[in-house]
Amino acid sequence: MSKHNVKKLLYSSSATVYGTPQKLPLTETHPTGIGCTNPYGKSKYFVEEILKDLVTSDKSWSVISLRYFNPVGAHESGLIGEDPQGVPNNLMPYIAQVAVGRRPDLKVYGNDYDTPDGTGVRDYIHIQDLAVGHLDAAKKLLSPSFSGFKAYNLGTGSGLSVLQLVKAFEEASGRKIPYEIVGRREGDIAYCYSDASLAKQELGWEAKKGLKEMCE
Ligand SMILES: O=c1ccn([C@@H]2O[C@H](COP(=O)(O)OP(=O)(O)O[C@H]3O[C@H](CO)[C@H](O)[C@H](O)[C@H]3O)[C@@H](O)[C@H]2O)c(=O)[nH]1
Repeated sequence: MSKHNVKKLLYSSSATVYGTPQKLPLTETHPTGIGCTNPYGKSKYFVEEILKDLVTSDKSWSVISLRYFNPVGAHESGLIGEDPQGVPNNLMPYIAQVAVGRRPDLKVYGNDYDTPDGTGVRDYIHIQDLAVGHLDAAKKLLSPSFSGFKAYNLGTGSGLSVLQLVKAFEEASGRKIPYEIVGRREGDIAYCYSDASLAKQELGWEAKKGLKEMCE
């Protein structure tokens, strides 16, 4: 980067930097790094801290960190999407593999959370909305007035439970998604959803695609 005089960075961060939420919805001012429930979230947090130090120590650098909530969905062409090899870790690709018959059923990790139906609630965001968020953030980063470090949430601002997502996928695909309730997965939290108003105010960005498009 230094060879090519690159001093502006758009960083792919994650909502997991917020750890276990102290207050919902999660705003960018929520503490980060406290109670990060898994190594992935910690590594995202550590890199954000390094980048903050970098822009403080060298004013020629500027950084925007995009804190993704739960990216899902595919491009409508069907050419860009998510089809992980092996057993998927994340909910949406697992549901998709059950829908096409590659796996017999979904294991729902716990229905005893303090949420409306007891299953985990997340803020799912369509990958195309996420992509547009990067373009809007890049415009901001390249504007002469921008300096320093700034973080933005990229989410829809609303939460959906595992069972709500299963139902939406069944409706969109016309396929039954058999599931079994099993124990909680270590490191999971009950709720995680964004306040995405800062990105709207400062980047002019907001998520446009709904649940149906996320499942199609
Ligand atoms: O087979 C599964 C997979 C997930 N879940 C549940 O579905 C919800 C969402 O789980 P995901 O794994 O899809 O998403 P997470 O919120 O756990 O993961 C997020 O945090 C991860 C870090 O741990 C990565 O950043 C990941 O990309 C991001 O989506 C959780 O309540 C989880 O318990 C199931 O019930 N069964």
